[in-house]
Amino acid sequence: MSDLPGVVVTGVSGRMGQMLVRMVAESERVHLTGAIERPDHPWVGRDVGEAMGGAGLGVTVESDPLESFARARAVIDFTAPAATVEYAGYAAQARLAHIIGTTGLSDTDLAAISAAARHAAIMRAGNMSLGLNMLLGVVRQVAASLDDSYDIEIVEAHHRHKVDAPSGTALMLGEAAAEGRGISLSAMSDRGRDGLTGAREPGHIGFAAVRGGDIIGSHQVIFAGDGERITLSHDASDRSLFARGALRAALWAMDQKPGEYDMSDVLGL
Ligand SMILES: NC(=O)C1=CN([C@@H]2O[C@H](COP(=O)(O)OP(=O)(O)OC[C@H]3O[C@@H](n4cnc5c(N)ncnc54)[C@H](OP(=O)(O)O)[C@@H]3O)[C@@H](O)[C@H]2O)C=CC1
Ligand SMILES: O=C(O)C1=N[C@H](C(=O)O)C[C@H](O)C1
Repeated sequence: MSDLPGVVVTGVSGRMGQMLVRMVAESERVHLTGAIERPDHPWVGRDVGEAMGGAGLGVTVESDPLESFARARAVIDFTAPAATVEYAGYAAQARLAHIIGTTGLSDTDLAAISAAARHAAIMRAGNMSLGLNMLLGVVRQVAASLDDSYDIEIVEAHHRHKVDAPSGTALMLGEAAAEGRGISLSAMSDRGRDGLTGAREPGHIGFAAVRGGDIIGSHQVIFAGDGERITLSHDASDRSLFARGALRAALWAMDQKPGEYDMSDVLGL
């Protein structure tokens, strides 16, 4: 039995789930106490390390989140919107920190997460890398300095398996640009142009998504003016980047009061 704070990982068979299991299990600051998958998943009942094709980690994959959450201080969750909303409810019941990396959440999902945050510290970010979160400040500043004769376009590229668009990161970059400009992103965004679209709406923020191969995550914010173009970009070349950020967030959130937080709170930006 370890004295280190317990961390549960959800969606352990997923790309991020497996990365997180490895990182939490290897950490000298936390202890892997739970591994969650959906009830009908073939990994349930197996040792999570063995299910991942490696050595046993002494943690069995479970399907009952509440039982597992009750033994931990934080849950790290990179799954899908329906699962994340359910886990937020359980985190509120168990009063543990919930680190949400899941993207593609609807306004209804976000309202449910806000309700859960009355009882649990919930840290949510569409991108947990240090570099990207620092870039948000730069985007905000450039958008504030340029008038709307500079068109803002956000281009993101991800692997062929990604199911949501625009990416969570693209939306964070769009929010940062909109804040800088002093506009509402929801009222002023162009998402998905096709056909006879007409000329670009002045002042709008455009989004474009590329999907293919094994691209981990690439984002560009383009400020296109007359005679010049400024491009700010971020490229992820290893998923462990996101897992490291999530683990750092878990350690931070364990000691926070219930409420909603983002990576700028964790990183003190
Ligand atoms: N914030 C960040 O820094 C990052 C965020 N992400 C986001 O994390 C999420 C996961 O990405 P990734 O790991 O690539 O995706 P995967 O599809 O590889 O993994 C998703 C995992 O969630 C499980 N899951 C899906 N739906 C449910 C459900 N309803 N109930 C229980 N479990 C469920 C899946 O199980 P099953 O296989 O049985 O469906 C799987 O284990 C995405 O939203 C992605 O955008 C990714 C990287 C970085
Ligand atoms: O699905 C992914 O893979 C990623 N999702 C996040 C997003 O939607 O921005 C973060 C990262 O780009 C990888």
